[in-house]
Amino acid sequence: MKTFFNVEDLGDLKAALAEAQEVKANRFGYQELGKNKTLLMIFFNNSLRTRLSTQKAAMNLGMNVIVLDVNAGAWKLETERGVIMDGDKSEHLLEAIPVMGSFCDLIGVRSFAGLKDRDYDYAETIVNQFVKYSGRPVFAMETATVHPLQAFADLITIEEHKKVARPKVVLTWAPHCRALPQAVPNSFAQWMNAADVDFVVTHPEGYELDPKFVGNAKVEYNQKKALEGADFVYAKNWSCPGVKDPAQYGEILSKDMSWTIDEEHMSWTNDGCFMHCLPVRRGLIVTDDVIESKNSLVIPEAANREISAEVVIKRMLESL
Ligand SMILES: NCCC[C@H](NC(=O)CCC(=O)O)C(=O)O
Ligand SMILES: NC(=O)OP(=O)(O)O
Repeated sequence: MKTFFNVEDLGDLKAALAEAQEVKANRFGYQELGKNKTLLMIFFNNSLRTRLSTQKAAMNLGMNVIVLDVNAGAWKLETERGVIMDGDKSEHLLEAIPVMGSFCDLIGVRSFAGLKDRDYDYAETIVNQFVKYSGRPVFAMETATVHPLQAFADLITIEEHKKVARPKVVLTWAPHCRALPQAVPNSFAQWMNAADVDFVVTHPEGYELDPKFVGNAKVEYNQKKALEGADFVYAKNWSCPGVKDPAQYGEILSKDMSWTIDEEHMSWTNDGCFMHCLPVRRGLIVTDDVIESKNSLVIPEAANREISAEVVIKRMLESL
């Protein structure tokens, strides 16, 4: 595997889930694979889980790991071509990328959406430059439009906790005080469409996800109807994807607190489990009672990030 951005990159999803189970049962079984190999993790944005779980996964595989926080100590990077660099940016990404590539075997990149220019974000302008100029396999640690390590961990978690063969999984928008990217809901939708689940998306009008990700999933604007009988409730805020009106891309269209997941919302479900990628803002996305309940999967879900990362890094090492 040379890149990891979309669910298709894994090939047969059932085989990948079986591999995840095997890796989870024997996470130090492939130490020789990563010996004398180096993973470079590059962060343009903050992280807790991705940083820790991906480093842990690489260490499980016997790798050395270098972490670069671009905004904490590195030269400020120019990302556009054709500019006169007379501002505060000292180095161009087009030199920085091959230099970074020369010190590692694999690269993980976190670079969130700017939420200002839809075409720029949805073209994945930054990470595609890493793919093109680093000379190394590159995987997403949340890019402008996708967060596949999260969605893979979410699917592993659903497989582990489902009580019926084909569970009902509901992705619900919830309110937030800041404009957030669509990477998490995009990938979650893409992965649920590829999995054997009954998948429903619910959000206020205007928050329609890009058709590339939501595909033929059922979209239900009535949150109560959507949640009825749900086995898994996946809450997430996202800003306007600009599908209907590109001028609204990245805007907050609603802060409707009736969408916050509380015990009443969960009472509409089939004793459903609560999921969120974290970090989560209590009181906006979810109440304390729900996130602390026995049906909350947020901690095992985060723990499975180590497993999704280990499968992906293992496959990249195998293809070196
Ligand atoms: N990697 C998981 C989510 C990261 C990001 N959340 C955030 O930026 C939340 C920040 C805050 O709550 O202030 C997002 O939604 O894509
Ligand atoms: N879920 C997730 O990616 O968390 P971090 O942003 O803390 O890495």
